[in-house]
Formats: sequence, structure tokens, C-alpha cells
Amino acid sequence: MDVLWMAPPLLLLFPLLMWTSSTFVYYFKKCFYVAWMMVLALLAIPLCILKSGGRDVENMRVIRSLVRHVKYFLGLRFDVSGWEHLQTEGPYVIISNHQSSLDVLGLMEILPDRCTMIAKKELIYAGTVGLICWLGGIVFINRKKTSDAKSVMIDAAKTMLDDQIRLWVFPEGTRNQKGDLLPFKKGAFHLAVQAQVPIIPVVFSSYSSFYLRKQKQFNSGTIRLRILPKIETKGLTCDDIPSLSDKSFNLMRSSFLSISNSVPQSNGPCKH
Ligand SMILES: CCCCCCCCCCCCCCCC(=O)SCCNC(=O)CCNC(=O)[C@H](O)C(C)(C)COP(=O)(O)OP(=O)(O)OC[C@H]1O[C@@H](n2cnc3c(N)ncnc32)[C@H](O)[C@@H]1OP(=O)(O)O
Ligand SMILES: CCCCCCCC/C=C\CCCCCCCC(=O)OC[C@@H](O)COP(=O)(O)O
Repeated sequence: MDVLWMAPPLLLLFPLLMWTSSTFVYYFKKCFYVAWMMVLALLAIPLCILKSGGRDVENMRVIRSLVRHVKYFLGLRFDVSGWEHLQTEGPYVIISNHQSSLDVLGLMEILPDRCTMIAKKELIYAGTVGLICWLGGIVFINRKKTSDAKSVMIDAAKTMLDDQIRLWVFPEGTRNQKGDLLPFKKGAFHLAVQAQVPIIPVVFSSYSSFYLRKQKQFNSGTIRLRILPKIETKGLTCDDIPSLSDKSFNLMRSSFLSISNSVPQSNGPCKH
């Protein structure tokens, strides 16, 4: 059969075609990301146990150093500004917008020492990643039961001061890639006011220039990370929570829009 000669070049061409197909790249990068994080977590588990003997915020150093290189595999870069705002002594609450599990890469890029996160309790069941989150001292909350979540966060405010720990909270409370920030939940602000510690807002630029879930695109890209000046909470009380939350939201939203070069999708110009 004289068409048989075409088989080897076609066989060679097939992976090439697949590789250039953006949908293939999208799924490949996503699967690689999850699988590689699972492997890294598997490596980190014994290292953390050897280092600290169990659950300890100091394990975040191990996790941070193991995760730092992952961005290169995914073609991502971070352009960070405002490092000086993290040069704050003692405990504080970091708040940031939350677009995707890829946020973990930016988080690890700037994570200060003795800083861990607040996360939904379901994350603990994510295999080796769940176990490493537990070993890293992540505080798990049940978002479906406000009273439970509140009492866990009230305990966390005390632990922050007793153990000199910093906490990273995603005040939107869920992942969001709508091109604007979701209204903030109140937990992070109660936490900061209860512990009387500053809030440091951190803004990730929109991922929509390189990562589009609906269109199945995952290209290379640069993420701008802005660390904003701290917001003091000394002397504030429960009554100040709404204004504290609004102030943080407005600062973060304008920074998000300016570094993302994006037009908010929900607030278009008024029609008369
Ligand atoms: C080598 C290794 C590789 C692997 C490497 C892995 C690396 C490891 C990276 C992990 C990375 C994690 C990434 C996770 C990312 C998420 O899991 S995001 C989802 C979880 N996080 C959050 O939800 C935090 C934000 N949510 C909140 O703060 C919410 O306020 C709460 C606490 C959940 C409550 O939720 P809610 O009831 O829906 O919301 P909200 O309206 O705010 O509160 C209701 C009322 O309670 C009051 N309230 C809220 N909180 C409090 C409080 N603490 N005290 C008193 N009153 C309160 C409010 O003021 C409000 O009162 P009213 O105004 O109605 O009078
Ligand atoms: C045996 C179970 C296997 C589960 C596999 C999932 C494991 C994920 C593995 C690697 C990714 C590493 C980064 C982990 C941190 C992800 C944090 C995250 O993004 O959680 C989602 C949460 O913020 C909001 O959730 P919703 O948008 O409200 O839903």
C-alpha cells in the first residue's frame, strides 16, 4: 500500500497538532498543575514532619520554597510592587482577591514568614494537598455554618496574638473571574478588629488576558501583584466593620481595575 508511507509523518504530526491546539494546552496545563502540586505536597509532607513534628505555621516556609518554581512550567510571571508594605512587625491580616486555584502561586511568591491562610474545610479532603494544608497550619472554616465559621475565626484572632501569626483571607469568600471584585464578606475585618492588627490588602490583576475558563485557553502571561499600604485597626470596634470593609473594598477594586486594564462588566455606563 503506497499510502502507508504517510503513517510515520502523520504520527509525528499528530502530537504537534495536539500541542498547538489551545484546548489541549489548556487541559494539559490544568492537569499538570494539579498533579504536580499533589506530587510536591507528597514531597513536602515528610519534610514538614521532620522540620516541625506536625501542624505548624513554620511549615509554610517548606511549602513556599517547593511551590516557587511552578510558575515557570505554566509560563506565568509575577510583577510584584509594594514589597515595603509587608515590612510590618508582628501579626497582621492579608486580604486579597481570589480568581482561581492559581492564586496559590502568587500567594507563595510574596508569602511573609509566619503567615498561613483561612480556607474552606473541603480543601482538607484534597489528598496530599489537603494534608499539607493542615500541616501548614491553615485554618479551616465551614462556610455553610456562619456560627461555626465565626467561632473558628474568633479563636484564630486569639491564636494570631498568642503565637504571633499572620493570616491570609480571601474576603470574596469564593473564586471569582467576573472582571470585578465580589462584595466582601465580613470575617477578615472582624478578625483584624478583634486582634487589633493591621490589614494589608493585596491585589492580583485579572487573569483574563491569559486564562479563560469558558474558552478553554491557558496561555503564558504576567500577573501584576500589588501590595497596598496597611490599614490600621487600632481603636476600631465592631461598629467600624462596615466602613473598614467598604474602605478596603474600594481601595482594592480601584487597584484591580487599574492594573487589569479591564472595564467592569457589571457597572456599564448609565443609559438615559
Ligand atoms: C508543596 C505543596 C503544594 C500544595 C500547596 C498548597 C498551598 C496552600 C495554599 C492554600 C490556599 C488556600 C486558599 C483557600 C481559599 C478559600 O478557601 S476561599 C473560601 C474560604 N474563605 C472564606 O470564606 C473567607 C471569607 N469569608 C468570611 O470571612 C465570612 O464572613 C464567613 C466567616 C465565612 C461567614 O460567612 P457569611 O455568613 O456568608 O458572611 P457574612 O455576611 O460576612 O457574615 C454574616 C454575619 O456574621 C458576622 N461575622 C462574620 N465573621 C465574624 C466574626 N469573625 N466575628 C463576629 N461576627 C462575624 C458578619 O458581620 C455578619 O453580620 P451581620 O452584618 O449580618 O450583622
Ligand atoms: C482526593 C481529592 C482530589 C481533589 C483534587 C484537588 C486538589 C487541588 C490540587 C492542586 C491545586 C493546588 C492549590 C490548592 C489550593 C486551592 C485553593 C482553592 O482555590 O480552593 C477553592 C476555594 O478557594 C474557593 O472555592 P469555591 O470557588 O467556592 O468552590
